[in-house]
Amino acid sequence: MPDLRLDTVAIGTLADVSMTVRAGEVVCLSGASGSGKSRLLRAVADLEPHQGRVYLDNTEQASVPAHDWRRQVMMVPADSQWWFDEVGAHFPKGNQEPLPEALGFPPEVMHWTISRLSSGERQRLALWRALAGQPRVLLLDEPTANLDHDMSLAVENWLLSEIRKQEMPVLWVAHDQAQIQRVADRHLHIVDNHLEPAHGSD
Ligand SMILES: Nc1ncnc2c1ncn2[C@@H]1O[C@H](COP(=O)(O)OP(=O)(O)OP(=O)(O)O)[C@@H](O)[C@H]1O
Repeated sequence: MPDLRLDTVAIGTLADVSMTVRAGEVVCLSGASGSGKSRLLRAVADLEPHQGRVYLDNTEQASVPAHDWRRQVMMVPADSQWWFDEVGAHFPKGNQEPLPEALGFPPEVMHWTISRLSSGERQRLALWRALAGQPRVLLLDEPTANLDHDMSLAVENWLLSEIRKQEMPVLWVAHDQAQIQRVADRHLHIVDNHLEPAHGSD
């Protein structure tokens, strides 16, 4: 059961970020637009140079090749990237996992072209692709931003059940207070250049 630990991480204007996210725990991050939420996730995923240290259990990020680290510490950005023409080509070969019902796709979605996908379809498939890679940590950047209310609830529930089942530590960037209340075990808010426990959070 891995723990994710940040030790005095600093990136951009954000300084001194230290925390432990336990296995199966969801820590929500909020803050004004441009306050550095996405960059912090990128630092934890080793996608941007930063100060301080990040550990997965006792393994330090700096001691692992970046591509190995990113496979284990999986960031799902708000705007997902796709490289091939078809959806299925982005999934691990021989992927046996059934398509989660909560995502609302027919089985033939694997043959759909990327160009036809709506932004909400892209977002849901990016989440499914991330989980299909069996990461040990999830970093979610506004994972339901392009979804309507009912689909957001369905995707949240599916994510939470996977997070509990796989016991992944999770950093989840969110703006919607109602969503934060539903999913967060802890809620941290960016104030000036620091992360602080949000008012009303336990
Ligand atoms: N590589 C970079 N070099 C310098 N500044 C950057 C870099 N990437 C992002 N920034 C700046 O850092 C700030 C924080 O960006 P970030 O994307 O983390 O914001 P955010 O809190 O996620 O905002 P939003 O809620 O709008 O998505 C922004 O002012 C952005 O322009």
